[in-house]
Amino acid sequence: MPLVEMTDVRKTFPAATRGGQDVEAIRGVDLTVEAGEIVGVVGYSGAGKSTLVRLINALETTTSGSVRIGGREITTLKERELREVRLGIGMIFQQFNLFRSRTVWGNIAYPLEVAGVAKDERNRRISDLLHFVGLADKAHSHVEQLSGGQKQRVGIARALATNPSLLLADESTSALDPETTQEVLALLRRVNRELGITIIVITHEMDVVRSLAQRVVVMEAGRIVEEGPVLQVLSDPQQPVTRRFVATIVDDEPDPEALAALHSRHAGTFVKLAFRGDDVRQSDVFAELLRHGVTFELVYGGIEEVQGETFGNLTLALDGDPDAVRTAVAAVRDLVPTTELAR
Ligand SMILES: Nc1ncnc2c1ncn2[C@@H]1O[C@H](COP(=O)(O)OP(=O)(O)OP(=O)(O)O)[C@@H](O)[C@H]1O
Repeated sequence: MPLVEMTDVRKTFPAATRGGQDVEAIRGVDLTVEAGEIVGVVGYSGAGKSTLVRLINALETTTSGSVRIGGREITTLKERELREVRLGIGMIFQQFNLFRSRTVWGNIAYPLEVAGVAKDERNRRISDLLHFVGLADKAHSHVEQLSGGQKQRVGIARALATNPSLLLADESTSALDPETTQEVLALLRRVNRELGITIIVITHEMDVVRSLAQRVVVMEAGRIVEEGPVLQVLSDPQQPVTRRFVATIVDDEPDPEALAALHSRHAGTFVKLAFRGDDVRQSDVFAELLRHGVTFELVYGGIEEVQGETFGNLTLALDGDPDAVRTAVAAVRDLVPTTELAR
């Protein structure tokens, strides 16, 4: 049974002014999230991402459609029953939303107090959580004394306090610098791996999706326009909006201006090689070129890791006898997707 199952969900906000237009924030979304997954939801501002998560934890009511959490339809529940459902869902925010008047300990204690957890049990739980997020030495610090990354770790500990099975992260790293972002993402990976918690991460940063999610859902104007395993969507994005997101993290090929500049510095044929996964080793590809007496320079692109697999595009300037280059390119084409870049 999926942990989250949304079927033809719509959410319309009434117009702010009389005679104004209603806002169709969500226009018929079907989304299934299996237990244990990390799903990234990307989209530009206004795509409906925040509304989507607020429908999952019932902070907003649906206009129509079905939302099931752990098999339970939540759109028809009473407020008291909804509180129960929400206990199973943790949430973290871009601006952390911590209580400034409380210490780190006090912030994590809050949801446990609300849930009526007895003091001994509460103290044990807080202490475990502080160790898990690496803030045991900050228990009695005030929130203002913490760095952004530390604040988000408190946010994560607080979200985990009631042992949720689902964590919703809404732009949880957007206020952090790149290094701190990586720390928080590493912690979220541990939350998923070690605690088995399902994570839905809302973001406008494709890089967050690349390094955290297994599956990505792309939203535009209130709809899901594309979804699939991260490696697949990065390799072969179908929609223009997805291509724009992918282009922010994957160097595809030099744009015409850069290509012209490169051609003025390098003679010979330019080819773009697409490395996808670990089936083909770069060294085998390069060996093939050398075997034909073709030398090369790497002029553009890069390789990174997605889901533990090699991923990236490399543009090479090939140099050698034209016949040899032609044969070598044909041989390389058998190993990896290869595109010749015209002058
Ligand atoms: N409470 C509300 N009342 C009226 N309109 C709303 C409300 N909440 C969201 N909207 C509108 O719904 C649309 C989707 O907003 P939403 O915040 O879900 O998008 P988003 O993708 O999360 O964007 P952002 O990253 O900017 O938050 C927008 O047009 C927004 O103005």
